[in-house]
Amino acid sequence: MENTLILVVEELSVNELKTNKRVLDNLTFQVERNEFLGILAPSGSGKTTLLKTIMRICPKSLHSSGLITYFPDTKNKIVIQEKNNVHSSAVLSRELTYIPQNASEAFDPIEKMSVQLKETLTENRFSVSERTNMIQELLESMDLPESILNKYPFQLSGGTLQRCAIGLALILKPKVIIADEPTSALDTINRKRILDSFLQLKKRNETTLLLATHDIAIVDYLCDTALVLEAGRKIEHKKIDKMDTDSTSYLVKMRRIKNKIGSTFWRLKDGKLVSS
Ligand SMILES: Nc1ncnc2c1ncn2[C@@H]1O[C@H](COP(=O)(O)OP(=O)(O)OP(=O)(O)O)[C@@H](O)[C@H]1O
Repeated sequence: MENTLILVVEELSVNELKTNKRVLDNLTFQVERNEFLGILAPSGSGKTTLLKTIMRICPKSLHSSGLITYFPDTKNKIVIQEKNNVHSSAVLSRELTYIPQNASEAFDPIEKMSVQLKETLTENRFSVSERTNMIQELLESMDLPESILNKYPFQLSGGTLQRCAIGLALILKPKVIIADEPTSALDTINRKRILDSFLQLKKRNETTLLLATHDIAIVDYLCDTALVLEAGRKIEHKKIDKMDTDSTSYLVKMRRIKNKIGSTFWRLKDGKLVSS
């Protein structure tokens, strides 16, 4: 039988070291090869912490426990966390690409964009001619002018940097893209461009995507499955079905709020989902 699992997370908990506040609470879920998973949660519910933990870039002020395994059923299996131990692995860096919520985190402030893009492509072992073509492809696909290459990150807007980070992730064609609210800094046109680029990627069926957002519309547009979190706990994990009428489903309730008042922000109040 073909191996289809790409990531297994078991009993993952994360606590703030100082206060012992629980940020992620005993999360267990799996992601299949080429699955697009939307991680839906209100602000402050642990989306970024979850993505950073599975990228092994969890801040030192947090302590994680549980099991995180990539490619579990293959000879390339990589256990990045076992109980309380975090393992490092250079191999994994080439398989995963992280798009942070704040794109300035993705770039070195004191290097010009051209240098940084080339460096990343060199680290990923692309030849000189491949690098030139890939940078051209990045600019075209994100509709960015060539002049950005001569600029430092601080000279570019948040939206432009976000498009650079996403464009770079897309041309690297990693096995897994982990994206934290990738379109939140973008205007409507660029948001649509990015979502459509992800859709193109999905059609090629070569990439797995974990995408954190609070917007059910983005998840409905792109994803196969949704994992809903509230205060670090899993409250729903199911396949996307826009025709679903199950009134107990949080996804159904989110769609209703979105259709009624257009709000993408939500929270739980007395166990009920309300807009915020
Ligand atoms: N570096 C850190 N040090 C200590 N606690 C942290 C740190 N980062 C996050 N936390 C804790 O984790 C909680 C969840 O934060 P996180 O950024 O993961 O949520 P989020 O769902 O991504 O929020 P948002 O949608 O606003 O980005 C915070 O309220 C905070 O208590």
